[in-house]
Amino acid sequence: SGTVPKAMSKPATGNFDRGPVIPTTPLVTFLEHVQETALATFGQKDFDPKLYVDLSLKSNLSTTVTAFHKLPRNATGSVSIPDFKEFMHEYFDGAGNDLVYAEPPDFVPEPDGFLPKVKNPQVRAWALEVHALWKNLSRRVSCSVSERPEFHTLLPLPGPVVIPGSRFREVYYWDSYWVIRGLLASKMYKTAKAIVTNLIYLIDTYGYVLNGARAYYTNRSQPPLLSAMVYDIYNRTGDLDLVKKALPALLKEHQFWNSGIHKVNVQDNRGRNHTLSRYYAMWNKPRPESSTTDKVHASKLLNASEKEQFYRELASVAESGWDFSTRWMRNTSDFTTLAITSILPVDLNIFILKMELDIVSMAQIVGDNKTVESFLKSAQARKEAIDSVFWNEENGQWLDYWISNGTGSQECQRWKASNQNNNAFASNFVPIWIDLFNSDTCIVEKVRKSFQSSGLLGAAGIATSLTRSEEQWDFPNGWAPLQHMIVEGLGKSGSQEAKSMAQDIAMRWINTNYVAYKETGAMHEKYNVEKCGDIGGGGEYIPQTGFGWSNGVVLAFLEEFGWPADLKIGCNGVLL
Ligand SMILES: OC[C@H]1O[C@H](O[C@H]2O[C@H](CO)[C@@H](O)[C@H](O)[C@H]2O)[C@H](O)[C@@H](O)[C@@H]1O
Repeated sequence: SGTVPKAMSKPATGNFDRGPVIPTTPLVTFLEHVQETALATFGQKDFDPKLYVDLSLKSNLSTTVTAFHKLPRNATGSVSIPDFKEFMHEYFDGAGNDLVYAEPPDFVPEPDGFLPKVKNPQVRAWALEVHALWKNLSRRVSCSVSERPEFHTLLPLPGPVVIPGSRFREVYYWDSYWVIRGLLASKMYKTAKAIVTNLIYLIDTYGYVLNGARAYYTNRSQPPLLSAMVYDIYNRTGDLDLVKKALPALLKEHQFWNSGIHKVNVQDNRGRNHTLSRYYAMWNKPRPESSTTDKVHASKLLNASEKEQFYRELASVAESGWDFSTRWMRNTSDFTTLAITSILPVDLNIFILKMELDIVSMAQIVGDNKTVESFLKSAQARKEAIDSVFWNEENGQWLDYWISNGTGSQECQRWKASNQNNNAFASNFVPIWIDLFNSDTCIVEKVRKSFQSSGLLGAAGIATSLTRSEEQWDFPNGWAPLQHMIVEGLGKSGSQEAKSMAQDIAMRWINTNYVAYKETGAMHEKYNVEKCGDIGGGGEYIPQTGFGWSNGVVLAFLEEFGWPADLKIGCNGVLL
């Protein structure tokens, strides 16, 4: 099980309160039953459980439930395929029908000033094709959703949205940051602002940004990057009104991540107390979008309280965006040992530190000195906490920190070096993304060397981890957001070596995206970094195309690094 500290590797026991639960809607619960019957009826081949919880009703719920119960079944719970198909057709509208295609108001086939540094005609032509994908991914919530919300699991949103693509038919929180980075390169400022307006609406309605805009995602958030979205849009457009509108929502979001179950206290070896944050979903049942799968995993556990805790870990891992990875397992070969609620993650705390610093900058812009003062203090405290709890001088990396099983937000853990997770993950390098770290030349040099020898850099980009686990947030998969944060951080630093490394990684990533696009006709959700042009795999659903954040990162890289006229694109062009 890697280097997971022994003291931390006890299974979940005890009967303590494991935290709040946000109830879901009766429609979601019913659709989980439909999902189960669909699996029994159609079998495992090509089965995607999410499809069933994305359906909307044609008649009211009680009529549909009655018809469902009248379906003749055999002993295994299956229905005859024709009967089930007829029932589905009569009572449900297709998944995604309630999110209708919407032409983005600010899309033009070739925007003025588009990617000025891209000189190679072949690369330019491809970049324009990627830019045109925004049209395929643009949607608005159909009026039927606000007219009869109880017929839908899709949540109403005030503005148009950009979806990741394929099975991800709704807006996602952290994906939106890289979608926005791409939209900024595409000069689609209106579309970018509409996404932010929707996320602010979610904070106003629920108190935090949901994982995604679906009724089954209300029990958790996702990596908090709203402040980064707002600040980047402001820096391009100077839109002061957006900052004014976003600030109160960001203060609320900051509170969400710094209170209750998300908050953990750690005392360092000099006796100083620090507060850091963790992922912690408000849910202890199977995730409705993967209910049939979650139940199979949980069947290996013996008692109800173990199962409940396992379900909470599954949903909390989904909150991290890294669903799933050995990063969160006590025993890397046993999926049921997921224990993210016992981990303080480096990247989450970096996102919150960035949120605090962005709030300071934005409060300065609007002249709110009280907020400036208080958030400067919060940022300083979190920076000290990050230095004390995560930084590992010997490794030149920031390492996730294991806390004791079942830690409440009032307790204070004593820091122990042996509780740092020494395994290499791309997230160990995410701090370099923020200016506070990438402006420190000593840190950059240490981190650059450490990254170079980490084994994470493959022919086609940065691997998520070094463990080949069949989980999608592990080796050999590379994900656009991780490439982007590390490349942008290295690129912003004052070190020439770090800048060259950033450019080299960006080129590997662009080449692999390009070749895969030419071979498959699509942009992919994840790629295999071992081999240029290969797409990623593993995980609980088949690889998806579209794809919001991959498009965004390619456009952002091309905007930053450009592409010389005489440089070939393709796998042979990779500098190894
Ligand atoms: O359906 C399973 C899970 O799917 C989502 O996670 C993955 O896709 C998201 C959208 O691109 C992405 O944000 C996340 O990082 C991916 O791992 C969803 O977010 C999960 O909650 C869901 O259980």
